[in-house]
Amino acid sequence: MDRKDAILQHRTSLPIASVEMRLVDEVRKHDTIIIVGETGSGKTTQLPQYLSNAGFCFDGKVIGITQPRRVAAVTVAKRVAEECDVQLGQKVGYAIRFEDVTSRSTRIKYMTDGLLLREALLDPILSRYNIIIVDEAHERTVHTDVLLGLLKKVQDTRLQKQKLDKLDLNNLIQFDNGSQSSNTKLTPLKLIIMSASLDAKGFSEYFGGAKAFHVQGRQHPVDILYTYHPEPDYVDATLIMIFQIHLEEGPGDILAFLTGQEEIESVDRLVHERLKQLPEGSRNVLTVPIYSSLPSEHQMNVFKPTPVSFRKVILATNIAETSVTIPGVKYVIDTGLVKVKNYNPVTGMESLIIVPISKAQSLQRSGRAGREGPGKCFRLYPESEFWKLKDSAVPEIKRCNLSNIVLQLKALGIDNLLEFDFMEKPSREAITNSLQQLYLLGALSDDCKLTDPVGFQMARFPLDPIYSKALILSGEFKCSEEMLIVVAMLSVESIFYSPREKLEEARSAWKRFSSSDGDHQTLVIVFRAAAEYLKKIKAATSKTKAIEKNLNRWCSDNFINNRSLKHALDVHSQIKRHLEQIDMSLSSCGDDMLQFRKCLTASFFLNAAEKQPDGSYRVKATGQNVQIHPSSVLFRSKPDSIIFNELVQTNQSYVRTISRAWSPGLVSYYD
Ligand SMILES: Nc1ncnc2c1ncn2[C@@H]1O[C@H](COP(=O)(O)OP(=O)(O)OP(=O)(O)O)[C@@H](O)[C@H]1O
Repeated sequence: MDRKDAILQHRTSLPIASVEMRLVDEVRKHDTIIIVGETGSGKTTQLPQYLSNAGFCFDGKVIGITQPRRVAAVTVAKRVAEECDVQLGQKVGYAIRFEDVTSRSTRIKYMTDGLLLREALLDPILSRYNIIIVDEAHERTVHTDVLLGLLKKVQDTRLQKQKLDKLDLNNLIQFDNGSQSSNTKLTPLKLIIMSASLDAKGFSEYFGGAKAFHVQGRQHPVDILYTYHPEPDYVDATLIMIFQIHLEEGPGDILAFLTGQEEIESVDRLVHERLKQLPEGSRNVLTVPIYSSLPSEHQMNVFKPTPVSFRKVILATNIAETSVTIPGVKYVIDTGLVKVKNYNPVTGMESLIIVPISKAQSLQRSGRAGREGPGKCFRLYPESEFWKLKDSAVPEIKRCNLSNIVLQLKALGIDNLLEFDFMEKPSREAITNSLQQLYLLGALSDDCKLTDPVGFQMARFPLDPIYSKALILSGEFKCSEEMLIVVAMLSVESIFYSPREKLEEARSAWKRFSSSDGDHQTLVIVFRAAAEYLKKIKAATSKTKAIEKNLNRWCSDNFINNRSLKHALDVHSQIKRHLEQIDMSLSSCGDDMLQFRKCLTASFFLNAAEKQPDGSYRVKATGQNVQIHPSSVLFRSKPDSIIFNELVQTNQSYVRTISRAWSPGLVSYYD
């Protein structure tokens, strides 16, 4: 059977295939429907194709499908392009931040929910789309929640406009009989909310009693296995499980869910250490990491076919939890934990914490095992713990800083946020806090309107408002080159890396880069040293492999995390491109580091802290007591006033990525 026939056979065997006509019919009859169907039943890949084939893309209109994560948008689009036998970017395409693989002929467009929100800034009634499918709505990312409210509004506006158009048309018919043109009138916006584990009732109520449709059945069974007792050390339990599967189970790749980059890297190392203890014939294991701050080309490594006679072990965060199909995966290891943002509206601080997943998430995780055939999911917790999990996770909107979202809604003309139709309203405190933060950043005026040009410019930047402001300000302080580097380096996970046993060696290597002014300038020095080195090797060779090998060696000699550095280089060029698009020219402050410090202070003054007599620091905006994290270059010198970028909550409150503040600047902000 050739590839085309195999795909056709696969498509017709999916559970959703038997209800194609009914689904199309339901979409024709209703403006909003909710579809709940098991993982792997074919919702994400098939429904857009059914709707396109049924003629919903008339007049060049597009079916948009949103995903909470970039990797899902990209891989699903690739798969659907293959199923439709078209080149990616033609009939089927995708768009994610900084990457648009669509064209005028695109009719099925996968994208992140955040990207569709940005599109609404330019086209508030989303006129290109006939249908929007909000996929994996159970994840309740802040973007999904805002999008739902916005889409409801767009549906209303389009209905109103359509009524007006009809009136106009009637007038035209009355006054000018033959002049009706076939110009493209707005159609109602069809909205489909989809997931495998959705609180269909809650969504239906929110959409005024929208009809919920259940797709029955799954393609392949997944066996769920639990531990007898809770595991005291889930990292160790994961390692044991990986080896148990490798040595005792049949062929098939393993997907293990962990909580973050550092944990993934340490499991990766430990797997390789333990492999050395196995007989040579059993060492055929390949580990592949995937987490959100990994550069996308490295993320895609998990989708590459496993070499013959090898077993692939994918070490993932929840980034691989929904929508994706990783070929070859037969076994899933679920630690039952996830790292999430947590926001304290009283202190206005956001931090990352590890919490148990929800039932919906565990269902998604096990669903990754039954994509190509029967699978097994090993839950590293007892069944009794599973029943104690929440049905679904707390929506992100309830636990994150809302400044970015508030800024975007303001740019969309939604001024009264307290009256915005959120599915679940964020707390009044969280909204007022973000309004206050945006006001202090100069994005809002006294009467809470977006300022022109600063507020509008900030809304256009695909960055956190505090970083957008820093970049805008850096133009004034003539240090935009340095600030661009800082923003890129702060957008990736830990640049510095050292194995525990080599900590002293690493510290002395880092001294070469360290600046007595603080971590921001240190990051600039590291970035420039790497860029300089890269330039040198590129002048000596054009071979990609040789360049990569040399850069990796440079990173390991200097105890720099090569993946994070490459990601930072990538983000740097992406933001640079964006600055060029908005005609912002770059300038360097050269050796005038005071200029840079002034700019850092002016940009990050919301995160300023003053030294206390006992050597701890008091955050000026909130009064919270914090310590300088030992990883900071200022850990020993402890200057009187600092600005910082990160608050880490362990048994103590630490601040990380710190610079000496330019004190006169701070005084003017707080007096
Ligand atoms: N990239 C891919 N490579 C190979 N097979 C794929 C790929 N994407 C999807 N499939 C196949 O198509 C099936 C249906 O996938 P689809 O994503 O449409 O299901 P779904 O119902 O949306 O599931 P989920 O809720 O888990 O996203 C998968 O189980 C898998 O067999």
